[in-house]
Amino acid sequence: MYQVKTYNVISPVGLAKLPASQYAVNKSDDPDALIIRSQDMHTTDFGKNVKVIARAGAGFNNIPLDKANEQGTVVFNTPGSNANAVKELVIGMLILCNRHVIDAVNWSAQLVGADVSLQTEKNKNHFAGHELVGKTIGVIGLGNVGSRVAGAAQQLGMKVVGYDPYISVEHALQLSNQIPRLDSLAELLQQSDFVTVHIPYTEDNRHLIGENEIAMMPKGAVLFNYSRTDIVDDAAATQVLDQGHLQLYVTDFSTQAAVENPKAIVTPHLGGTTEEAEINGAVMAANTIRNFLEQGIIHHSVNMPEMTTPMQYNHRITVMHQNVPNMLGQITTAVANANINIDNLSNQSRETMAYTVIDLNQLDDDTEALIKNLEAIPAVVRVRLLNR
Ligand SMILES: NC(=O)C1=CN([C@@H]2O[C@H](COP(=O)(O)OP(=O)(O)OC[C@H]3O[C@@H](n4cnc5c(N)ncnc54)[C@H](O)[C@@H]3O)[C@@H](O)[C@H]2O)C=CC1
Ligand SMILES: O=C(O)CCC(=O)C(=O)O
Repeated sequence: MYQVKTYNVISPVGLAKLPASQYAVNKSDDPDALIIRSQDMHTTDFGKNVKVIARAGAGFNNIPLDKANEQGTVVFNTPGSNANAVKELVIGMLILCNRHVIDAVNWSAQLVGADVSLQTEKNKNHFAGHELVGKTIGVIGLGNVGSRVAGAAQQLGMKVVGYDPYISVEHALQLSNQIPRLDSLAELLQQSDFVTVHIPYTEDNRHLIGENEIAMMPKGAVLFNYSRTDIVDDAAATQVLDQGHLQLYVTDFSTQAAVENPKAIVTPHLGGTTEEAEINGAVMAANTIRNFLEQGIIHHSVNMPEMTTPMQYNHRITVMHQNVPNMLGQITTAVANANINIDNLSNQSRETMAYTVIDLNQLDDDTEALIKNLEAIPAVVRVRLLNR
């Protein structure tokens, strides 16, 4: 029986994908697998028995990959599962903000008396807005979310420009050829009435949009951050709001600087919070965990190499190890010393880590000794034996 522990709200539709005959959910404090969303795993203890962490969602900066690599824990995310949800909220906020709808609704809500209709007609022009058609939006990051936002903005009649020096082939092919990909961030910032950021948080992307970058945007521009705290420097963004250089700063992240500034519009990390996205993420996470725990398959990992060959033999030994010389030689020697024939072997690497999978039709009686010998090889971090 595999033990699974969940953090945050994980859709029951996804958890139902884990058969009760093989999986117990939230019944043990020493789980094999975790399903999480925004839980901060840098400050949450997870033991060596945790073989897999599935992040139902896109961003994985809440998970310490160094620790996961050290103890042989594979980390997955669920790319694209909530991208449509974020796109819809960003487009919704774009329209709401450009028409001053939030202020207007709040104003209407405090009206009293028999003449509310008269008061409305007299004052509604305080909330006169603008249309999006013909305005320029710059989309930073053209992955699952950014490419959808770019496409939807284009359909609204906006002029769209993009910036993503690391765009995947898949997303580059999907992007309309009427959306130019600019060579520099500065070019995008200088020509955009609206800028929206859709990139992961990494050390390199910390404060990608800071004081200097905001100064490059035209006066009266609007900045959206539906990516992560600290990709935009909130202190800089809220300061220029006060000075009037930015018209609006719209963010999904409740930093002190943002919530305390009445001109900032803060949604409470709602981008991926729809029933549909929660189901998509939880289903993908559960299927990923099953494929890994039952067959050793690795697909959509953020720290380990891909290995998608299904289990076709009776037994599979999976060895997670550091990506250093002579590992295959040592691993196959240990199997040969046990007098076992290897039917299929695969070895994949990714940065500092590697994954060797050995498929066998027959094992000898002393399998335990073989597993111990493999575990004893320096640079091996985890060995598992899977049976069909
Ligand atoms: N507010 C929310 O609830 C949600 C927030 N997110 C955030 O949005 C981020 C993006 O999500 P996805 O589009 O699904 O990820 P993705 O991995 O599909 O796309 C990210 C894109 O950013 C690009 N990129 C990375 N660094 C860049 C840089 N310095 N300049 C320009 N482009 C850069 C990459 O090449 C990639 O194409 C996530 O990492 C997460 O932090 C994602 C989903 C929900
Ligand atoms: O799980 C959530 O609601 C957060 C979504 C998110 O930020 C992400 O997928 O990166």
